[in-house]
Amino acid sequence: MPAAEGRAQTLYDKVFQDHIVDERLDGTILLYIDRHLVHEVTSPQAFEGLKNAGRKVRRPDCTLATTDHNVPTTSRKSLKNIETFVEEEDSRLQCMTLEDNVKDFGITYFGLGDKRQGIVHIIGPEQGFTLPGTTVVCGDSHTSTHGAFGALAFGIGTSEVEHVLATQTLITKRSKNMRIQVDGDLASGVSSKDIILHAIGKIGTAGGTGAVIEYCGSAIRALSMEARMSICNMSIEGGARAGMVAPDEITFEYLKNRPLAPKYGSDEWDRAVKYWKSLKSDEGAKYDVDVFIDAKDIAPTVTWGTSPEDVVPITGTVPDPKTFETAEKQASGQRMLEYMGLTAGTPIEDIVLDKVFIGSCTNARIEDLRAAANVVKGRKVAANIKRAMIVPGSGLVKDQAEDEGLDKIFTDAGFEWREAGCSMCLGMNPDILAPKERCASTSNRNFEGRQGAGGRTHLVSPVTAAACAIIGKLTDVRKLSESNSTPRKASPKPMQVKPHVDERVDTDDDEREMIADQPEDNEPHTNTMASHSSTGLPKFEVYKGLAAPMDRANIDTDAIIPKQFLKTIKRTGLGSALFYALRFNEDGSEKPDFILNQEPYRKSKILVVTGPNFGCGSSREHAPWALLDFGIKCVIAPSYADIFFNNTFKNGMLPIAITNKADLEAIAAEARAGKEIEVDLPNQTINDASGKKICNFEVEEFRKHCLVNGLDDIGLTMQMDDKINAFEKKMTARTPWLDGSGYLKRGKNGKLAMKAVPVPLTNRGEEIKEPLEW
Ligand SMILES: CC(C)[C@H](C(=O)O)[C@@H](O)C(=O)O
Ligand code: SF4
Repeated sequence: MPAAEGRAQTLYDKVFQDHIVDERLDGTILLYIDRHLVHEVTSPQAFEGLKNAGRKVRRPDCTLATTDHNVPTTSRKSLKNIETFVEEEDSRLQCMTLEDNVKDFGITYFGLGDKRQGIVHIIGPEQGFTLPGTTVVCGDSHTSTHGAFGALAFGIGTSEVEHVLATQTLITKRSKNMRIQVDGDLASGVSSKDIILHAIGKIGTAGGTGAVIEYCGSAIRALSMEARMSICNMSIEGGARAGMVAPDEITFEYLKNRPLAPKYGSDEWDRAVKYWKSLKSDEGAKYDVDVFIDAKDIAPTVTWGTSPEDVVPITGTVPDPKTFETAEKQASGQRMLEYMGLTAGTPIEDIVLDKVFIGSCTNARIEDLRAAANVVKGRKVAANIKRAMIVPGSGLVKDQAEDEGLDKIFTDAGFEWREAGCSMCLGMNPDILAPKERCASTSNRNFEGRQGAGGRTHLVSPVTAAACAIIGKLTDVRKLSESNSTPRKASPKPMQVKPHVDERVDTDDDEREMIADQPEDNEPHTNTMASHSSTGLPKFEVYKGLAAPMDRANIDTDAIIPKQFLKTIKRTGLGSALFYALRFNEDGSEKPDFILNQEPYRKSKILVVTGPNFGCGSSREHAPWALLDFGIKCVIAPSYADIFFNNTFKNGMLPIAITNKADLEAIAAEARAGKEIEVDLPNQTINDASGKKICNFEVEEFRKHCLVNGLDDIGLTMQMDDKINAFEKKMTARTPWLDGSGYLKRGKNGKLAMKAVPVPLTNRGEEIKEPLEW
């Protein structure tokens, strides 16, 4: 009997338990992954790793790829192929590399010529690829979005992407259970985005660290699936890797007739619904952290600073950092005000904007656009707004909006109507803010430089963004007519996704190509231990070097390495981009005040950070790669964001958490004095330059074992092939609808590029009968 049975379980416990392939005594778990979404930014190095090791993708039928971050959002009318369409060389290379990889590895791919293309976290749910009770991963921190379905969905780094591609599993540990209960009715003008901004303001950006958040309560239950997705999406901004909502009738209604969901009305659908109904926390289940929010306390909410926790009600004023609790918070608050160009005490509604962005995986679904259009209807964008953009989350959202005439409402008002992609959420494509430009944005991160170097972001809901565009300032949407800002309850009309027919692309049935490398239960997989060793990384034992002190909290991975450097397809060469905006001026000259620009710290091998939550935000493994390339193999800080923490180990690096203030101060004092520090991993001590112990440190047994012996996780997992096979067999019997039954890929202009690909066999080796169900 599994350990967790017999006691009241949470939703998270149940889904987690159902996916354990293997559990070690120290709590290290091999977790099976049902769904893997792939995009162009975090996958090239993973595919390269597979190629170098001669490994295959274990479950192409459970893997879905698209391009979203780098793609232009300009009209695709002239689109021939990605090579001629994407102008920036590095973006183009990343997109083309993904196209090569999906062909080489036989993965279903929605390219720019396909209306199903869009932001990964929009297209997964839209297609029914995301299902209740599944484990879903993607090399992207906002994978938490999919938890709205009662899936355990979380972001991973590129090394883990490679691990999942090769083994369909991940090495992980149990998380804590956290519950955010929101009860009551939302006031007019308040949407699910305001709920999550309010909640993050309450718990802080590290509030959910190490935990999976379950959102519950009457206010959550009343929300549509799309509104729930916006909430789960920003779990990562609250420090949690995942957020979940128990599936209910609203969930099932949303999933009916989705192309990749079990066929509605079939026995399989009924079986699936029966299982999905069991996915709720048991009466009396225990949570490690409990947060209660009264819906009536939530106003339309907006951020004022450069961290998503810096929220105020729209009716409020810019806070005065002098009133903040600690000296560190006062200093960072002051820095934020300077960066944001704000003065304490200014009424929020007096803040004048330059741009408005409605888009991103948080708020670019059809209901978001409908709500924004409702506010905009019959009005005009204010004269001072240089640019107001609507970027639908997927080609299908765009089509639906056009069918409903929303595009016309927006363009008549003066908005730009764009094609699907991540766009100005992080500006890896040409959609960016100029320095000092101020933007009301429906995205999820307001970090320094997030939407463009020097750009200033205020996070808001879609209706607030719409109102801001009309007034030209941060605005209380409730002032723009009550009727236009009424909150939406669970949508009675979720967007319908029909079987795919793409008019922009010729299809030729003869050009359909079968994926030949579907794993079958009884066949040995290619990725077996016989062909691979489990050694691969340099060993980490005793490590000594200069340590650079940094007195900052919440250093996010956008700050460690900004987006413009994510366009590489290699793991190396990123050292010169480390802390780019902190280290260099706009003209490329060094900022002399920054620690790594000073002697002797230019040669630092260790980073000592005195503020908590190092590495928060994006899952980019480029952050540890940049540190490593600079020469820093060890970070010492009070606490870390989960994904960053994980990513460092995968690269043979050691992140050490020192929670004792006196110990951390003693280490920082050595660093400030320009002295070397010694990190002894086998003995788990931090010593001064003479070898005298400063303090001990904790490290998980399995991670230590891997570091000290230079072991490569993938090789180790492949040695468990029998267990993975047995697990898959069990899952196929229990949840047969999770075995990918078929995808239809289209060739561009009839070319063989991305061909129709019915997956020929289920994981059980059964033949799929034509015609395909969707
Ligand atoms: C590129 C990717 C690693 C990143 C993430 O993980 O979040 C991006 O989507 C972001 O929003 O910064
Ligand atoms: S947060 Fe922004 S950049 Fe990241 S996946 Fe979502 S839309 Fe794309």
